[in-house]
Amino acid sequence: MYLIYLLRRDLRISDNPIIHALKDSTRYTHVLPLYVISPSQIEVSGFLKEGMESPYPETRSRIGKFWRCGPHRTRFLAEGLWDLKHGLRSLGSDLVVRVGRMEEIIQGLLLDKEFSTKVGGVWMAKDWGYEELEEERRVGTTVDSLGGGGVEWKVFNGEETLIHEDDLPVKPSELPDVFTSFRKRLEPLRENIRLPMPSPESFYPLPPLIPGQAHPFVIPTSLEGLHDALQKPLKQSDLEFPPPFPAYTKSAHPFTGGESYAHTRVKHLISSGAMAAYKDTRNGLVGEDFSTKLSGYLSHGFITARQVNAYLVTFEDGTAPSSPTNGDGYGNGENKGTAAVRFELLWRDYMRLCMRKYGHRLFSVHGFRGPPQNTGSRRHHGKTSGARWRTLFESSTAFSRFQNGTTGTGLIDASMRELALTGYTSNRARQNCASFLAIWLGIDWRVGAEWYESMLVDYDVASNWGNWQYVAGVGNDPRGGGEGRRFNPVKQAWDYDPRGEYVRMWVEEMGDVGGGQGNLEVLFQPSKVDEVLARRGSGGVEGKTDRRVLEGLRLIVGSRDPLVEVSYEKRKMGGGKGGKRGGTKMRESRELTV
Ligand SMILES: Cc1cc2nc3c(=O)[nH]c(=O)nc-3n(C[C@H](O)[C@H](O)[C@H](O)COP(=O)(O)OP(=O)(O)OC[C@H]3O[C@@H](n4cnc5c(N)ncnc54)[C@H](O)[C@@H]3O)c2cc1C
Repeated sequence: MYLIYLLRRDLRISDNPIIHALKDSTRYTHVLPLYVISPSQIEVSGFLKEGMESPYPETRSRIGKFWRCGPHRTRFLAEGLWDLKHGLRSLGSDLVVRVGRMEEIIQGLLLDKEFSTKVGGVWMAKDWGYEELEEERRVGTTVDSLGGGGVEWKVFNGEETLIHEDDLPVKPSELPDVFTSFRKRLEPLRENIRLPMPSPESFYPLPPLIPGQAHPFVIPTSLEGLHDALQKPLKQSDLEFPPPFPAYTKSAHPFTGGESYAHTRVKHLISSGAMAAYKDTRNGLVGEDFSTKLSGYLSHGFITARQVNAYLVTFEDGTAPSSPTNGDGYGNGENKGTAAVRFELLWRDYMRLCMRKYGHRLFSVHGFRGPPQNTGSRRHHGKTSGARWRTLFESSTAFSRFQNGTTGTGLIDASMRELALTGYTSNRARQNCASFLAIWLGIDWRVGAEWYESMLVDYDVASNWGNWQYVAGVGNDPRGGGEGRRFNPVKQAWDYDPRGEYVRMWVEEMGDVGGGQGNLEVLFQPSKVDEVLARRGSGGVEGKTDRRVLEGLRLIVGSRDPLVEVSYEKRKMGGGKGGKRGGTKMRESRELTV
């Protein structure tokens, strides 16, 4: 008897609850691991046979009409599917890929005369996203109506959270609205995390005859073919002015998708000492190792949070199969780096639980907090009365400049270009960009969330929309409401990019701007160029070169016409280093020009 296993965001062999459950099953002789590329989330017109038209509308977002799954994530996904194919082949199986809505694919299989008589079950893992629950419901209905009671329809707990559902201190519906209250009930966190499931040594063979892909689509037979089919429609870019990839700039996320690469990445983080140093480096902006870069692997289910935790435990206990190259902290128990990684993974769980608690309110402009109450206040955002965001229609120029990275605020432009060019940008940069769009520009935060959904390699429905809500002041943030999180992007640049390296890397036209206080002021806010030049006078030989570079910047749109003027005064106070330590003094003002 055959089992159809529908894979979703559980694209791995190890620590996989369905593969694990099959170990003890006597019901099935063959298993069909099936991944469906669904036109609800991924554009599929690149799979059409020559000259055919797609029966589906283009897969675009609701408000901004962006491609829902952009070029970076499709690449990472294609690589991951191929890696899984190899993994399954090594166990005597394979991965079969189909294009169409999941229920249509199941319908096709259950209506196939020969194949359907042998199908005894359809299994899949739970995914708590609103659309994913709808998809599950439709597949379930199809199985029930066509399977005639003889087909076992099972939905498994995906087991991809750090904390097992049965170990949660509260039911998801009673989740506290403050993360800290939730976290405290799970301490000591290290003790509350289960071990991953053992990896299988063998697996079931594929059914001998599998019905092919339905007309009008064709499934490529190589990774390159799959990649090309996914990328083809996306060549029509959503960006008005796609930024160039600056020469000499390296992506902070050059990683390949897939289960085996996920494990290689974690082993590298442990062995190099990056995991142990994480707490001190996690707010970085440049390079591969300042943070784990595991988000893409986790969001596709190439690895689970519990597997990451198991690696941390072997490091802490000194029981890793090979000792780390950088052995700092090895065998010395939990350290602040490994504890901080667990802490962030718990945030991930929390975002998922918020999604379960609030359902489709994840996508509501009013967020989890609900529509504004009439408090008499005229404040603009969040929970207060008269709340109104500028729509995309009202702010299309400003939004386009945000998207293209030409706002005239260095940190924001660097991050938005990095995102468009690589599919990744750091948590620090994401917070600043979300705050810039939602709080400084007052634009409907959902358009920003949709753009991130399109571009991010690590897009995760709960983490993306939940974090956007949080920063916009409509989510589960005790400091939210009204103003949300107003980050000063110039102060943040001084604090987290103190030599201007990050801005120079991604904003190519500023790549030659030198160091020194005045130059940094211009890097972080190009509209300062005249003020800095006037202050400086003609200067010596070095000054002249500098001056020419700065004068050239007068032409760029960000310096002529910044979207926001942030006034920020940096002055020395008793040798402090800056920012939080009291070495800088900050004044902000807000002025919208678009
Ligand atoms: C506006 C905005 C949008 C975001 N969208 C996403 C998204 O679509 N997908 C996504 O995985 N993360 C998202 N995040 C959270 C966070 O920015 C990324 O998880 C992190 O930057 C990924 O890099 P990393 O793997 O190196 O993280 P690390 O700093 O190494 O953290 C380790 C892991 O913890 C989890 N994590 C860390 N921070 C958060 C957080 N704030 N919320 C939830 N989980 C977290 C991630 O799984 C991450 O891989 C978003 C944050 C903001 C502010």
